[in-house]
Parts: sequence; C-alpha cells; structure tokens
Amino acid sequence: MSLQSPDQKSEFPVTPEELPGRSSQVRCSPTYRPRRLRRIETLRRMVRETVLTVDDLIYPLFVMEGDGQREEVPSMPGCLRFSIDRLLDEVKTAREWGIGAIALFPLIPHSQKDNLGTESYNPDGLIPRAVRAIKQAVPDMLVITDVALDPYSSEGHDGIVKDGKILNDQTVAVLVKQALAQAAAGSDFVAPSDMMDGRVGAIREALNAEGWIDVGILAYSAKYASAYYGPFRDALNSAPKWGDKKTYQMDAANAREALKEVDLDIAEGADIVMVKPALAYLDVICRIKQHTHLPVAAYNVSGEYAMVKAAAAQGWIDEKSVMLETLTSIKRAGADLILTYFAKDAAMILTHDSNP
Ligand SMILES: NCc1[nH]cc(CCC(=O)O)c1CC(=O)O
Ligand SMILES: [Mg+2]
Repeated sequence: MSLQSPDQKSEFPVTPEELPGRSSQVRCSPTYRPRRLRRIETLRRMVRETVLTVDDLIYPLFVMEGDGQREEVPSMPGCLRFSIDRLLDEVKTAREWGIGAIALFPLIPHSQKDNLGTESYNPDGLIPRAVRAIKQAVPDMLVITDVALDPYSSEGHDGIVKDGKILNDQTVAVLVKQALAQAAAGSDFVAPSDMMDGRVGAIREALNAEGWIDVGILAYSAKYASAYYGPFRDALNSAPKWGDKKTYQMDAANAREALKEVDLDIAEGADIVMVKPALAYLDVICRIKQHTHLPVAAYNVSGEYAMVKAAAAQGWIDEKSVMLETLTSIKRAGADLILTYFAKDAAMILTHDSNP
C-alpha cells in the first residue's frame, strides 16, 4: 500500500516499495527493530545496562600547608589545593552530595623533600594531620591515602635514587613506614601508587603485625608510565627532576603484564586492584575485571580531566555530557570504582537530577 496518491510527489527521494530486489517480508517490516527499545526515556532507562551512581565515585583531593588556603591548579580548572581547614569544608560538601570516599595527595614544601622521602612517614606530617582532621569532622567519609615517595622526593621519583637507579627493596621499607604512619592517623585504605615490586605484601604484613587488620590496601596494580599525569605533577610540583618513570611504571603497550601485576598484588593481600589511567586503558580494565573477583578501580587521571575541561572551555564539546559519557564508559568497561576529579560535579548531577 502506497501512502502517496499517484499525482502527489513523495516527500522522500525513494520509498521502500521502489527498492529493487527486496523480499516481500523485508518490505513489510523487519522482524527485529532494536530501535523499539530506544523509543522513550523511561524504556531506555529500563533496558540500560550500566548505571553510574555516586557510590562508584572516589574524589581525589590535593592538600597543602597553611590556613585558609584555596589555590586553583592552572592545568586543572575547577580543581583546588586546600589547606586542611578549607579541605574540611570541601569534604563536608562532598559527603553531603553523597560521595563516600576521598583520596588525598599532598603538596610538600621543597624544603621538606629529600632523596629518602623522610617526610613521608612523619607521624605529624601533612597527610596524617589531614586524615585526623577529616576523620574527626566527617567520620563516615572513607579516607584513602597515597603511598609513594614522589611528593616527598627531591628527585621527583617514587623511590629512593642511587647512581641514577630507583632502588626497589630499600624503597619498599620506606613505603611500609609511610603506610603505618597513615594507618595510625586513621586512614581507611592505603593506596600504594609507586609500582615497586613486593610492596603490597610488605605493607600487608606490617599492618597486620601492628594490629591494623581493618586497614585495607587499594593497590595501583596496573599503573602505566603515562603522559596523562602531567597536570597532577603540576598540582603537587612533583615532576621527576630527571629521566622518566619507565623502569617502574608499566609500558603502555602491555596488557598481559597487567594481569601478572594484578595476580601478584592479589597474592600479596590487595583488597582492591586499580588500573591507571582509565581512558587509554579501557581494554585493560575489561580484562582485569574478567580475571579477578576483587573489586576493580580505575583512575580517570589529571590529563583526562584537563582535556575535557580545555575543550569545553573552547565551546568545542558539552562538558556535562562528555563527563557522564566518559565515567559511564569506564564503568561499562568493568570498573566498580572510579577515581575522578569530576566526582563532585558528577555527584551533583547524579543526586539532584532525576534525569541525567
Ligand atoms: N605516585 C604518584 C602518583 N599518584 C597519582 C598520580 C597521577 C594522578 C593523575 O594524573 O591524576 C601520580 C603521578 C605519577 O605517577 O607521576
Ligand atoms: Mg607490582
């Protein structure tokens, strides 16, 4: 049956009936129409496979010395470094908006840096003081502390340097002291991001020996030597003073090696394993998710954040949509938890918009 009268020209250049070689069945109507499930928003929501929630988000925060300090990181618009007093306000707001976990990173004054990362295990250092203050002000906010030497290293490396090399086992000994100082301050999870071999096992053993049986380990198991960390190193003034991190962080080309790193960290006692960065490594997230029964975290890193912010500032992309699409893609790939500088923006939308 044609919808057009013989003398009336169709509004379409060609109608299905005019197509050559189509079977009558197809001409009637396709059997399968996936578009049927996309017709209206309520239906799209019913068949949605991946739903991002505020419970998936971990909010990374930069902390600095001083009083009343709030400084924007130039390469991370919208991201601030806070002195502890101002950090408490940010943590309270984040909690009110439904965020349940934060990850802390310190800006250490240059005068406190040395090659041994001595300041990293000062029981009254910036991070232990920040953890104590947060735990007192917002007790149910889960606090994750980073275990690595780079913010404390005069060399800007994640380990102790000798003769141009990063020493593994001597560094692990310092990381253990750092993790114990953080646990004593009240940290819920210590998160070794240094990529030294054997550090998860050494930290777990020491935590157990000191009675910190409930302090968990979020292991940066597959952390790549990535150029996406640039803005983070601006934020903490922690860029390597020489060389790069390729003798300890992973080669971007390797995925099977990530599974090996994950296996080792699980055997050593990790509670959660992480992939970092996220977007250029969605395949790695996916493979690790299929490989382990532990929760999988992914770090949507500073360079990934900066790219979205920069393009949005030019008016080239829609920031809110790109942010939600990005975070959803990381979850779809297999991440149970996402560290993201967008956490507060996303939480605002996810908890306040009925239809994000
Ligand atoms: N141990 C250092 C550390 N912990 C988290 C990040 C990067 C996070 C980001 O880019 O957002 C880095 C940088 C690095 O390894 O040089
Ligand atoms: Mg490892």
